[in-house]
Amino acid sequence: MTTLQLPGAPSLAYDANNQLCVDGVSVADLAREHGTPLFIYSKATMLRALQAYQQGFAGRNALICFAMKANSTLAVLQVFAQAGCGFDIVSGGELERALAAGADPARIIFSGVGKKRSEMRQALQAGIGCFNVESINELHVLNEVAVELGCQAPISIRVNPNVDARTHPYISTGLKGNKFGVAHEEALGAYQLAASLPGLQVVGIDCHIGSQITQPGPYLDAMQRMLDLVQLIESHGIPLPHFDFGGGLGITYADETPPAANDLWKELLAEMDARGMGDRQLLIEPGRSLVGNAGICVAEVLFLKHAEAKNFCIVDAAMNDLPRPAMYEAYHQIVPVKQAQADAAATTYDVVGPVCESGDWLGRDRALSVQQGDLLAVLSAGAYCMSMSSTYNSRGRAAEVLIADGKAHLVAERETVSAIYARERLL
Ligand SMILES: Cc1ncc(COP(=O)(O)O)c(C=O)c1O
Ligand SMILES: N[C@@H](CCCC[NH3+])C(=O)O
Repeated sequence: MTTLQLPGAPSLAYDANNQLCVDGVSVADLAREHGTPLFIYSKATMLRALQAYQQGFAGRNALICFAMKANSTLAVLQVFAQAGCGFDIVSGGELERALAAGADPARIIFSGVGKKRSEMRQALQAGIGCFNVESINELHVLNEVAVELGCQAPISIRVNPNVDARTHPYISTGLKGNKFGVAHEEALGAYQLAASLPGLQVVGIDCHIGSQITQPGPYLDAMQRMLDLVQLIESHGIPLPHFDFGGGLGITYADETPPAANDLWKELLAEMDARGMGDRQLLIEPGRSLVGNAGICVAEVLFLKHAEAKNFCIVDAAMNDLPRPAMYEAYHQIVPVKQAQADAAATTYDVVGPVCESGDWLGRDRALSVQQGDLLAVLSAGAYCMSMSSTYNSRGRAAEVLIADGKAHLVAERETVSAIYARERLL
């Protein structure tokens, strides 16, 4: 086996026959058995990513709530539930999914700027651990819903610390212009209101500044601003038992070098300790960093097309399966499932899907030595790929396989076209 110097290693490796394997299972064999496009996830890689956080929190009172929007496939949720994680949810649908996967409701936190009354009711009845409230008006509505149900809603307020996460503008959430959270300057007033409402019980404070953050700096800035606020709010007689510091840690797609979770938290916890707040209960909401490098998407090369201005490698996965390049011009490495000979001639291709959009591309200007019928693997496809997939062009969603302890499990069947239109009615 040759371990790749690629995201997803050491689970991803080429065997003696130059065939790509995930935790020792041949990708080509899985593609033959289940067809393409096919997502393949490694449980070992997920647990390794989780362990980095667990090491960082050794001896601390901390709860890791997987931000399930990153990957909400039931079996993936089950892996994290069985490992003791809680979940960060953003809808009633995610709540249902988390519970179906075996989540402990007391370890569920509910974020999001637009919770409906029905979703608040559903979450209160399920007994979730905390609502991360994102506006003053949401405080009032949640209070009403809880009073109607004769209970108190455990809440923390998501504060927008106005810190630049230095990431893609579409996935930055902690700046003044973003729709998320309550402004730092309004936080004290919001907490005073919350503490006065009979249907609410203040249990903590929350912030989340963005996603795919690759440097510690923005986290340290946010931490300092948030700890100042904790002191201010508590000095007004409102205790904040837990401190939820969001998610957002980035992964390697190309050459990014984000800090390891344990290294990052060493710095952040040192800051908390220095301020005398190191023993407060900590919650975090990581998504991408737990699953991003644990998944690949396998596609078959349908056609090679040599046009005047560009060469196109047309594959059977598309923007509906893996929307990140179309949405954010995101980069994902693309490698052949059968490794080419070192001296094989390569051609530069745009790797594109069959969807009728010019934005339907998975990779641009990639040097590949491929033929029609070959398989390619799109790497770092464990986060925000399947969970953001759609059925555009009436393309059924891809099948998903999870490798656990060297064995492949089909954890989601390929979606049939009849299932796509099953909820529709003719006139
Ligand atoms: C409130 C909240 N928590 C957690 C996350 C997870 O972020 P990431 O996947 O970058 O760790 C997000 C997404 O940005 C979010 O909006
Ligand atoms: N969907 C984004 C991340 C969004 C984070 C959620 N607030 C991505 O693929 O990078």
